Amino acid sequence: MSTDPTADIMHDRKAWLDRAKTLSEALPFMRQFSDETLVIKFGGHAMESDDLARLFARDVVLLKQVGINPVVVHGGGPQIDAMLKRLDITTPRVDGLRFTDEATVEVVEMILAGKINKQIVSAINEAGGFAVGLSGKDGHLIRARKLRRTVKDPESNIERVLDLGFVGEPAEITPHVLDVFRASDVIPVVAPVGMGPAGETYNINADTAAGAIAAATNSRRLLMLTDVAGVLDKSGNLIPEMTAAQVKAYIADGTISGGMIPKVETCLDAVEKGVDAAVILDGRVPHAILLELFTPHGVGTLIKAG
Ligand SMILES: Nc1ncnc2c1ncn2[C@@H]1O[C@H](COP(=O)(O)OP(=O)(O)O)[C@@H](O)[C@H]1O
Ligand SMILES: CC(=O)N[C@@H](CCC(=O)OP(=O)(O)O)C(=O)O
Repeated sequence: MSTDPTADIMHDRKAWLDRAKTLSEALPFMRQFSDETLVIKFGGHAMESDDLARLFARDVVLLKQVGINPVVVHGGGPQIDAMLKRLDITTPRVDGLRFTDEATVEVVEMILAGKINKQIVSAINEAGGFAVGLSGKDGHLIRARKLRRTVKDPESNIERVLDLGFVGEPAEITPHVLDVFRASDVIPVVAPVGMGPAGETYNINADTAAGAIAAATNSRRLLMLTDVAGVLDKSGNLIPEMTAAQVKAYIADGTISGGMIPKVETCLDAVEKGVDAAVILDGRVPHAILLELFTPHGVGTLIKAG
């Protein structure tokens, strides 16, 4: 506070004017996405800070408030890791996917569809929204099947099918329940667990689930919030944009590895199936979603078809 009240008033006035200008500048972006579905994947790493989870929830409520239709699909890998450790269950990962036996799938469902899903629903509701949590089992949203993944032995060059237990992939998405919410003020929050043909539970990578839902709902954008600035090159610099060919080359030469592999593969698949663009962005940055959607400055790595 200065000792000059007139100077204080002028300073406040300028600050408010700047704020009004920012809002006004966001209008064309808001109009661009008005009535459109946006699938937002909220990764387990990105939600580790309570403050960031609160800001995320606020941003999602804002999207709904301005006439956009956000669908949240969440992960929870680190939170599943923590619970498995407490229970003394060890599960290896292959290319970012967790080997999931019968005991593990039970824990996965409890953490994803129970603990994490309700945490996000509560955060959105506390921010003034009207969130409803569901898993892929609800309303047949995700009918799953066992994931078939082949790997090539680098020495013999022989391909073999990898058995990851109860790791599934979406076989069919029935977006009916999301269509019902679309016409209302409800914000759906989806846990990536699906049901197989015999009623078995499948653990689905959250990126894969988000991509499949984005494609099935004709989502304009797929936003993947994670714990890195985006896809980084070998020197650690952000790659602002990638084509399909570049993605494949980066996986082949090891630039992209681990959990980033299902992420970029999902983005490619989604844009090939009609999603306009997929963006991998830093969920640790406050208001990452608003920056990405409502300003001319994209903040992560954009993946487009072609
Ligand atoms: N080229 C790359 N650029 C950025 N991150 C990468 C890259 N290759 C591998 N990664 C790893 O992928 C991780 C993101 O995937 P993951 O841990 O599954 O995130 P989330 O929990 O958000 O789904 C990063 O934290 C990083 O360790
Ligand atoms: C098959 C598989 O790996 N499923 C994941 C599901 C959660 C997830 O994907 O969480 P993040 O988005 O936080 O990584 C898992 O068990 O960790």
